[in-house]
Amino acid sequence: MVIDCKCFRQKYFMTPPEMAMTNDDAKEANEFQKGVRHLLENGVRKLPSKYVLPLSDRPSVDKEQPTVAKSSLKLPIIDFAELQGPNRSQVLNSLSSACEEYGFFQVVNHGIPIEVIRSMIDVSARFFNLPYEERSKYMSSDMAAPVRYGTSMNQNKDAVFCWRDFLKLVCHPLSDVVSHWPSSPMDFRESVATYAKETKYLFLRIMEAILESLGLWGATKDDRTPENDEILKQLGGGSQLMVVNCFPPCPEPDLTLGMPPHSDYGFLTLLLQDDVEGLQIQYKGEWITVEPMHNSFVVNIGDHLEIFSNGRYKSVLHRVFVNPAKLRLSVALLHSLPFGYMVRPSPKLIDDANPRRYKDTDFATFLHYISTCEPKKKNFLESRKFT
Ligand SMILES: O=C(O)CCC(=O)C(=O)O
Ligand SMILES: [Fe+2]
Repeated sequence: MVIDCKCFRQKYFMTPPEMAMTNDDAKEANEFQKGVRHLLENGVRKLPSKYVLPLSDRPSVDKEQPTVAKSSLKLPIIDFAELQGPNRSQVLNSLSSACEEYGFFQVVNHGIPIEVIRSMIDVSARFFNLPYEERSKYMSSDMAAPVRYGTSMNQNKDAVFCWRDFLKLVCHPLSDVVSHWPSSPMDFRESVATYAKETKYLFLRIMEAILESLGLWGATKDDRTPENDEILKQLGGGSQLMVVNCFPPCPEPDLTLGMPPHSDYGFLTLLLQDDVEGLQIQYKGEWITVEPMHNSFVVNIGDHLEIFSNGRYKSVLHRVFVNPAKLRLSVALLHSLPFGYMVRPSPKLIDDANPRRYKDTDFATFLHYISTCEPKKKNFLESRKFT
């Protein structure tokens, strides 16, 4: 659709624009569906009303240094190489405290070659630099599509949009899905598939450590119950969804967010962020910025692991703020059990002192909920709790 940019801008890009949208405007409003990069490519220089959050939901910023969040945090660091060595039990203690207190930690010495990581970021940047016509080939409203390009969180439902474009790629089973992924840039499929395989391996090793820290799994065969062997096996063949996030520079970052507060649905998310800050986690009732750390992964507990651990490990709310100058890229890999599997607290973590806190949760219902509702913070997880 060709739009009259000047007219479009006049209607939607006043600051702060309080204008209500009329039916006549609906056609032009479809432009928002094309994403944030598209708006910028069409010369938009002010924040459209569609992206302006109510006052109470805006990122609070330090008045002295606008757009820089107040407090920042170095997450607990888990040295993956050390986890494999003689100090494993000490690292497991740190891991357990991090999962209980923050629901987040940072993994260093992870063993994934730096070239694999660089290629992932580089090929993502080149994908988002492709002309809109090329990117938009992958737009789809089918939540189960192996590839989906889109914007905001749920562009069919969100009343206020967030300042984010994304590419979602189903990564399991790799051999079935790769041929559906973008064929441009030319090296896209190869770089992403290598990255997905390496990350899956790391995820499984971290999951073993997490199960061990919960007293459910051990270094020798004798310490492993068939139930937990089975969980690891299922996670090995389970879902892996890649979300490549692109947060372009934003003309008025104090009025909007790149991603609103949410928790991730799976067991663990392995997040790669470039060197631009943006991630904030909720800690003791405040939003704290996670400082990017070179060559590391941010790992967070998802809703399914909170349920599986019967509430011992926390799936914590996080959000993304944007900035006026720099484009930010992040790659989140969400891992869980196979679709159709029931998620429930491990029986070993239920006793008189720790009664069962969550109902059985069917994965399909879970995904249906997140695909049909506006992000409502942790309501779904709350609804799975026994009161
Ligand atoms: O970009 C980030 O730092 C966070 C991304 C995220 O939370 C997600 O994709 O679920
Ligand atoms: Fe997330």
